[in-house]
Amino acid sequence: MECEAAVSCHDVTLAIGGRTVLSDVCLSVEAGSFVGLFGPNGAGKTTFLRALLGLVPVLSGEMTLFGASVTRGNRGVGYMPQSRTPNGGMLTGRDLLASGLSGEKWGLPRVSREGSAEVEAALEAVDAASLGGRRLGSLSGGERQRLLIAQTLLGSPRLLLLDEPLASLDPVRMREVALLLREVARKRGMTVICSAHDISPLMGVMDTVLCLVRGRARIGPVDEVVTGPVLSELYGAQVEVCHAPSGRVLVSADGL
Ligand SMILES: Nc1ncnc2c1ncn2[C@@H]1O[C@H](COP(=O)(O)OP(=O)(O)OP(=O)(O)O)[C@@H](O)[C@H]1O
Repeated sequence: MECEAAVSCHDVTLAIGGRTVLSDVCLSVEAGSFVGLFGPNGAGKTTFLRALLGLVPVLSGEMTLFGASVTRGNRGVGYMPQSRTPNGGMLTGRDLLASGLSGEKWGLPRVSREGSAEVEAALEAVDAASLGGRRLGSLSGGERQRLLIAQTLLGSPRLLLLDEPLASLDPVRMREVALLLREVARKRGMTVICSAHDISPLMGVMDTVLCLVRGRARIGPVDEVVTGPVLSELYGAQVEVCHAPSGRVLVSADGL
């Protein structure tokens, strides 16, 4: 792992619509780590990710990525927004990725030879070469999710920000996509921050947990944060962490 912090926040306060969402957050994300980002609805997970993209201003404090100030349009950062359902029409998976390269929104994108090679490499990275020629409308939710992940890999980012990439997937696909993300991140040496509501599919995938609750942040290794007492305190509700005989860890609570 690199020594430099991928993300560093010193006393960061974020506000949106005139309302403070996060206050005086101090945290450091080690480069090369896989961070699971959790918190109740409205806790500020999307706001935090968008601040890392430079889309939400930092009200006070300092936020840096790999030691540099946050800037908009940073090619070193890949982003998959929440609930992004590609409206495919006649477009194929390959067209979807190509549009990410060229920034085109309508029509068939024109891509250079280098761009095509990058698209193929991204498709192969998520084992989706066979999906590239299929129309988006004919793909399952899990297959589309794979293509969206491939799209975030364009430009070979060092940091991947994924906003609920497992949402709307069945439990088997959730796990499959989570394991795929870990594999791709390891192979490419990327730092990943992945928000989710369900902790269980990310067990064994993430090495760090970042919880945002009531305007505050708590970050730590999985075995320190994913415990019944710590999660119960964070969520203000009874949370159980069960260790199955298979070694799997299941987290359950009302509303979690
Ligand atoms: N554009 C906006 N204008 C005003 N308030 C906003 C705006 N966007 C978000 N908020 C508010 O900021 C708070 C944090 O929202 P955010 O979307 O970051 O939460 P979240 O943790 O991602 O939630 P969820 O788990 O429901 O997706 C919420 O109270 C939300 O209503």
